[in-house]
Amino acid sequence: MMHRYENREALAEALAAGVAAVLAGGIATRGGATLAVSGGSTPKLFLQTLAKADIDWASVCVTLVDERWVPESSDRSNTAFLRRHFLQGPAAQARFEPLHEDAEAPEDVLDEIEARFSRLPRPFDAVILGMGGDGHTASFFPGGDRLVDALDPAGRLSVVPMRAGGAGEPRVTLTLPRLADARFLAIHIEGIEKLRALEAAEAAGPETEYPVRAVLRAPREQPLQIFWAP
Ligand SMILES: O=C1O[C@H](COP(=O)(O)O)[C@@H](O)[C@H](O)[C@H]1O
Repeated sequence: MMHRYENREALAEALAAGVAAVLAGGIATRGGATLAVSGGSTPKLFLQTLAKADIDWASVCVTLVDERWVPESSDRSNTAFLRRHFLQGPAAQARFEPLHEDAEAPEDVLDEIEARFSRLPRPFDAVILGMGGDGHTASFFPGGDRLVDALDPAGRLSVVPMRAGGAGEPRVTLTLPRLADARFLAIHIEGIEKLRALEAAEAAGPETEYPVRAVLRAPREQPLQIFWAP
């Protein structure tokens, strides 16, 4: 289902209200809620708005859908982005489950990360994905060295490392099965370029060309929600 907004402020308010309601519902029915969000730059206003929601943040576990394999001191760190724009104010009480650990390469600590994420409640209550103009989402990049494993709908892993020409540094990403069964699953994009890229991804073609296709095509009980503003 496509939601179009006149501007980014209206989108941020609507998406934050929707996610806050989903989290509050999870807390009310299961005593807690889990949220996986994206990094990059698009989600900044949405996350700043959500962080102010009046919910029991101490009962919420927050994580990332993917991470660049850089220290938190790097301006490329999605963790640093989240701490700066989301884990502030009321949302600072949330438990944060990081994808990055202090190691040279993700493979050096992958077993530990996988063990931590396999212990998180499943499915996530809410997953908010971004998308690059190349059709990547999370760190499912075209040409990614572990893209097949990441997109395997029957895959049992929660997390895989990823290297790709368009990714910059090595990445770690949650896998498609771990993301696509979320109770509330949304893609949040902004700008006309990304709308055109989404339209291209909605056409027939291989998932390797536009990996976001794997999300668009994943079978779900609740429809995938797409949030767009110019
Ligand atoms: O590298 C990444 O890019 C995507 C898209 O970022 P955006 O700022 O263009 O929306 C992001 O969703 C992902 O988390 C990030 O690691």
